[in-house]
Amino acid sequence: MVQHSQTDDRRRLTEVEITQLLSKLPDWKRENQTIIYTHTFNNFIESINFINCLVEPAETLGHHPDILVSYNRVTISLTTHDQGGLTPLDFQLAETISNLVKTFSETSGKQCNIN
Ligand SMILES: C[C@H](O)[C@H](O)[C@H]1CNC2=NC(N)=NC(=O)C2=N1
Repeated sequence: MVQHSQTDDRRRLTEVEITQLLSKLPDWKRENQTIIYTHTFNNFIESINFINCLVEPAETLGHHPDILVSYNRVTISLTTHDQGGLTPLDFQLAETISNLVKTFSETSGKQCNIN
C-alpha cells in the first residue's frame, strides 16, 4: 500500500503544524479551515492588476486562492478544498502571495515578480 509521506503537500496539517507555519506569516490569520489575508491597494485597478499576478503561481502550483475584491481591498482565503482543510500547499501559496505583495508595493504596482 502506498503511504503518504510527511512531504506530501496535500496532506491535512495538524493543529501544531498550522500554528508553527502561521507564526512565519504575520500578515495571515486563521479562520476555521482557512488562512486569510487582506491587503489595501491604492485603487480598484491595482487590486485587479494584483489579482492577475496570482494567476501564474496558482496555475503552477495547481492550487487556487478564493478572492474577494472590495474596490481597493483584496481578501485572499486559502484552503485545500479537496482535503477540507489546510495543507502545506496553502502555506506555500500564502508565502508566495506575501512575496508578490511586497514586490508589487515596492514597484508602485508596476510589477509583481522580479523575473
Ligand atoms: C485537479 C486540481 O488540481 C484540483 O482540483 C485542485 C485545483 N485547485 C485547488 N485549489 C484549492 N484551493 N484547493 C483545492 O483543493 C484545489 N484542487
